[in-house]
Amino acid sequence: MRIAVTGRHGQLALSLQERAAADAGITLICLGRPDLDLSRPGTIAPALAACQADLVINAAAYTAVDAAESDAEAAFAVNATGAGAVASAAAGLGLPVIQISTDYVFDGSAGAPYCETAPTNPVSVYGASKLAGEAAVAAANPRHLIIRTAWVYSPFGANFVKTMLRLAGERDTLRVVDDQIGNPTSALDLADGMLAAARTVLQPGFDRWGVYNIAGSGSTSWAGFAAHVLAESGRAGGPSARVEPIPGSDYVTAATRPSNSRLDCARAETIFGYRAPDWRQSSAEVVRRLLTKV
Ligand SMILES: NC(=O)C1=CN([C@@H]2O[C@H](COP(=O)(O)OP(=O)(O)OC[C@H]3O[C@@H](n4cnc5c(N)ncnc54)[C@H](OP(=O)(O)O)[C@@H]3O)[C@@H](O)[C@H]2O)C=CC1
Ligand SMILES: Cc1cn([C@H]2C[C@H](O)[C@@H](COP(=O)(O)OP(=O)(O)O[C@H]3O[C@@H](C)C(=O)[C@@H](O)[C@H]3O)O2)c(=O)[nH]c1=O
Ligand SMILES: [Mg+2]
Repeated sequence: MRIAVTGRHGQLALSLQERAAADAGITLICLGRPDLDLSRPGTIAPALAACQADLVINAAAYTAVDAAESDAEAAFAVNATGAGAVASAAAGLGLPVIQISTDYVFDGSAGAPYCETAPTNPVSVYGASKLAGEAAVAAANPRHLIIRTAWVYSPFGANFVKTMLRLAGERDTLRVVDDQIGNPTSALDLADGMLAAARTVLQPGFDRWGVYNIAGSGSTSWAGFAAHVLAESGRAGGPSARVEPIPGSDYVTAATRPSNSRLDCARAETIFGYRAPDWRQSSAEVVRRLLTKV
């Protein structure tokens, strides 16, 4: 199976590379700027055509949630127009596409985990740009999966786990929001789920295209996530700090985050046979990897 992946140095792209390197049946071709630039749609089809791939994964995105509030044009260029252009180029090559989307397409007012058919209503520019991307991908290529995930962390790139470890090295107490809940997701687990999805869609006769959720099992708040990460770090001899739970109203950010963005992942489990491990286990593994790196 040959998979073309947009993005070379992102958390998901690097996690897919790690997993693919351990699987002789998978060859990944990762494409990035300047050869493939989602904000320059003309670069996309030629770069993908050169890959001779069986499937395309769009792992590139504008992910700076707060910056997007004052940079909507750039966020939409990459996450909406760019994503649609990737899906369209894949369709032109006769290939299915897997687009990654986010829990931030929801407003967070639901009292239960969101399933794939729940009404969307983004409360941030980033969320709106990703929702527009979902629509653009669906319109451009009927053979699409839109995989929504959430709260992604990994040994790679920038993420909440690395931020907490860094801050714990600088302060005794970290004030962290406790009234936003979700599913922390290891990008390595997400990569496993996506490769399971890729194998499934390439089977002859597959026709269950559409939206799926794949996120870590179990849920917590950002404060609960931080407390677990720092406890694991302390146990392993790394930096630790006390976590003071605070309401979101005490932590001012440019973008509004949903108060509940838990995802119900049953559909992916049924169709792709993949269920992510519990977030506590996967985040402990990533913490240990991060500590042995330095
Ligand atoms: N991070 C999270 O918590 C979550 C992420 N998601 C989604 O998951 C997907 C993967 O996210 P993640 O790996 O964390 O993101 P990262 O921010 O780690 O990586 C984003 C990647 O996109 C690339 N990129 C950005 N702009 C362009 C562009 N104009 N042209 C080509 N490449 C570009 C970057 O390239 P370079 O390395 O060269 O800068 C980078 O490789 C995204 O679709 C994101 O929206 C969904 C839910 C949660
Ligand atoms: C650094 C820090 C953050 N926070 C809060 C702010 C916010 O409510 C929450 C998470 O902050 P971050 O900025 O790390 O996370 P954020 O960028 O909102 O993460 C999101 O990224 C995009 C790409 C997604 O798609 C989402 O699923 C989600 O993972 O933690 C604190 O309370 N204390 C702190 O010291
Ligand atoms: Mg391989």
